[in-house]
Amino acid sequence: MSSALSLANIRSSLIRQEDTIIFGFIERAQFSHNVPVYTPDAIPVPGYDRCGRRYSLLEYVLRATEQLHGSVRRYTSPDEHAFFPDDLPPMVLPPISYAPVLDACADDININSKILQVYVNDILPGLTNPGDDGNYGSSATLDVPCLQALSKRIHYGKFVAEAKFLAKTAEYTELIRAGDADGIMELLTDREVERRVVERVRRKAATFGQDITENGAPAAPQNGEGPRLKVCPDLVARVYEDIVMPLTKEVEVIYLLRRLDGGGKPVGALAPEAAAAAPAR
Ligand SMILES: O=C(O)C(=O)C[C@]1(C(=O)O)C=C[C@@H](O)C=C1
Repeated sequence: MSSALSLANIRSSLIRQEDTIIFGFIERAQFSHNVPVYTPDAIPVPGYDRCGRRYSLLEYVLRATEQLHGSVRRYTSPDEHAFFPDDLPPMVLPPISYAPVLDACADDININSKILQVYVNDILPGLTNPGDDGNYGSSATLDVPCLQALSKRIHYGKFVAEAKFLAKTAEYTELIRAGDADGIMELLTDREVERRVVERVRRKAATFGQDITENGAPAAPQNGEGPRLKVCPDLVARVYEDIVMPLTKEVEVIYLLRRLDGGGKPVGALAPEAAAAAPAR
């Protein structure tokens, strides 16, 4: 339990999750924006009219994916959050009981509707080439891993927040009791770490996005320009700076504001990856 809540171990998991997010972006960027995928009713799915609400093809694919993953208990894990949490299927595997780590308030925190909206409106238009190449199914199925990786990373804020609370319990308790969200935000913010995150993801995107020749060298630049990259490093840096870290901090603040509601007794569960050994960053 103590290693699960070591800030170094949690940060190490966040670093590894960067790779998942960047590779997800690289995969999705192969296809055009394909706006109809995100427009409710633009691509009708027979039999998919749920409670009179209009759904996009992406929502259909996302919900169907969660039906399968939920059946093998993906969403019983404390570091996984469904986009359709009210629609989860019966499980075919028995539930796992996780060691308690988070406060019980964690169970009710899920900002996936906001993550979905931001992904569709603010990330996809910069990530993809404009236009329509007709690859609707491929686009939607590649959006799903991007959304799942972003959701996991952002909700990891719960573990970061618990670690920070345990390290500075008196300071956080005073701010929580005063309902001082701005004060909590200031106390949990580490600007130097944020600067390093942004620079690292920019470099990772520039490295992972290159074509490598059989000699191991990056493919020659075309027309005297720099190497053609599969995803724009500045875009990835901006997504982290303007979206991923602010939303992670939002989760941290929500969690901390509720942290004392149940008397502070930890009854949540363990983030499996956070228990791994971690280099400092
Ligand atoms: O590493 C931390 O201390 C975190 O709280 C995580 C994180 C991030 O999202 O990467 C968020 C807030 C901090 O200012 C720095 C980094």
